[in-house]
Amino acid sequence: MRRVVAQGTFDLLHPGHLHYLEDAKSRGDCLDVIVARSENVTHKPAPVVPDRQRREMVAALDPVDGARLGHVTDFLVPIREIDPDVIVLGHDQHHDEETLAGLLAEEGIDCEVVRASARDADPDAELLSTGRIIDRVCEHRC
Ligand SMILES: Cc1cc2nc3c(=O)[nH]c(=O)nc-3n(C[C@H](O)[C@H](O)[C@H](O)COP(=O)(O)O)c2cc1C
Ligand SMILES: Nc1ncnc2c1ncn2[C@@H]1O[C@H](COP(=O)(O)OP(=O)(O)OP(=O)(O)O)[C@@H](O)[C@H]1O
Repeated sequence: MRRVVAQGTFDLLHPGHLHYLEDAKSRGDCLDVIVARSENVTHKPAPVVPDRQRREMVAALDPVDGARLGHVTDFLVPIREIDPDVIVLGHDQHHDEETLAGLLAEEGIDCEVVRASARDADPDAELLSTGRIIDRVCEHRC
């Protein structure tokens, strides 16, 4: 049983999220997703959808075997609990593969770190970004 971890904010769900989670699942047999707590989303605007609701929607997606909210302060806690064989970073996530792999090795966690592919959008037909969906809502409804 090869255990895979994916993680992210997953605010307003879209097919780019599904692509990432399907790619992550294809790297192993069992996919656990760590959903970022809103207080830890500091690199972009805070999510609109509450933490528990984001977790529930991610858990309902077909490739996902389990979804949990992340730890408030120590990101290694869920990783130790899940004990994954591989962590799959999203194609545009700001985390650096080598830095994360080095940190895991220092902590004695034997886990590979790989990067997922992107789903390229047809700009006229798809909105594959939570930020772009919010911009579109503001343009059309505000
Ligand atoms: C290995 C790993 C473990 C993480 N664990 C947590 C966690 O325990 N709690 C949490 O709130 N966020 C956790 N995160 C998510 C970060 O908080 C960050 O917000 C997230 O990577 C945002 O991704 P996004 O910009 O793709 O939405 C983790 C990220 C990584 C790469
Ligand atoms: N078009 C896409 N193709 C592949 N993966 C994607 C795509 N969009 C998002 N993801 C992945 O889904 C995960 C969660 O993404 P996140 O919650 O940051 O959504 P987002 O739509 O990229 O948000 P924002 O627009 O606010 O930057 C990340 O790992 C990200 O790389």
